[in-house]
Amino acid sequence: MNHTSSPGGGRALRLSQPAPRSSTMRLRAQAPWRLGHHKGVTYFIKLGDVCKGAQRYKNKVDVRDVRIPLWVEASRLKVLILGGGSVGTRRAKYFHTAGAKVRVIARDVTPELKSMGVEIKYADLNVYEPAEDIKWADIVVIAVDDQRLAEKLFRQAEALGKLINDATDATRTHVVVPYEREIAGLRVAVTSEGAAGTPARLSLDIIEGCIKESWIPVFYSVYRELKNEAKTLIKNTKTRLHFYQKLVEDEKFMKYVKEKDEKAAIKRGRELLHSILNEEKAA
Ligand SMILES: C[C@@]1(CC(=O)O)C2=NC(=C\c3[nH]c(c(CCC(=O)O)c3CC(=O)O)Cc3[nH]c(c(CC(=O)O)c3CCC(=O)O)/C=C3\N/C(=C\2)[C@@H](CCC(=O)O)[C@]3(C)CC(=O)O)/[C@H]1CCC(=O)O
Ligand SMILES: NC(=O)c1ccc[n+]([C@@H]2O[C@H](COP(=O)([O-])OP(=O)(O)OC[C@H]3O[C@@H](n4cnc5c(N)ncnc54)[C@H](O)[C@@H]3O)[C@@H](O)[C@H]2O)c1
Repeated sequence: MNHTSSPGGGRALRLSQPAPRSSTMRLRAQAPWRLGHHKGVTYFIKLGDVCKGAQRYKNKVDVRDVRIPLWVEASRLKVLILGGGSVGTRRAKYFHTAGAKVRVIARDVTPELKSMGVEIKYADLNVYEPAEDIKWADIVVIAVDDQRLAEKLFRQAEALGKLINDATDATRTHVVVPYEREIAGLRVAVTSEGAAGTPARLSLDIIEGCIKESWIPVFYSVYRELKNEAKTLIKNTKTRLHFYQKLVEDEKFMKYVKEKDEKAAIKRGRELLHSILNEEKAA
């Protein structure tokens, strides 16, 4: 195994350097939705499709691929947090705000955690037996400031088959909470899996600048509009998929998108939509 990362605090630190200019971008018409790595940073959206430079890392495979990004509805989760200090408090806030059921076990908790409205059990984990609490949970967060205790809790939760977010040891953690941000309608999450957290966090500024200056926001807006129209007008799912494929393969359409000419792109998209509808009628 390798390195770790910690959960998406999402502090909005600004870089002093300006966002990359569009001249530094390579515009390509491939689906950007892939997992990628660039110099030790894992991207949930493949930056290589938008920015020059990340390109050569395109096919690199890494042992960190054993951890995969998933978008999970937090309200389905029961989260047990062991430790209620600064890390325990951040995790409690993160999961509780997203609608998860949160239970904390700690000797002491911060005033912020106390006032959050989550379940708290005050106990010494060197004495109290947390097996039943661990069984209750989907995810166990280890956030105690005692290495030996953390190790013991990790082994116990792992033996009970739980997913563990171990804030004390990034190399063994099962679940990483990434740095995350919404950019032009896209949710972007980045992690170094513990190797270099601050570069991972600051990279979001670069990614944001890159996406915002590119044609992705126009593509997003036009595509969303055309997708809505296709859903109303084309009843057959396969035909709709054919339409989406046609859009991205259409040179004229993609040229308008890349020129950020939203009106012309929509018009061209509708032409393609109607040609498919006519083909469907004729068949
Ligand atoms: C986002 C944030 C969320 C949060 O924690 O809530 C986060 N760390 C934050 C703060 C923070 N982290 C650390 C300090 C102490 C001071 C310092 O060292 O600077 C502080 C400051 C503080 O506590 O105030 C040190 C540290 N971090 C980890 C270890 C264990 C290890 O490395 O083994 C150690 C001990 C290292 C050692 O002992 O040397 C591990 C993780 N930390 C991650 C995220 C994940 C990887 C992210 C990535 O790499 O992409 C991962 C894997 C946890 C996971 O998610 O599984 C939060 C945002 C802060 C911000 O905005 O910058
Ligand atoms: N992942 C990260 O981002 C990150 C950041 C900072 C620190 N860390 C790691 O996480 C650990 C916790 O950091 P912190 O800043 O939250 O520490 P902290 O001192 O603020 O909190 C520690 C918590 O553990 C509880 N605890 C300790 N021993 C206990 C016991 N025997 N029984 C019950 N509860 C007990 C304390 O009551 C307290 O609530 C650190 O030791 C460090 O290894 C991780």
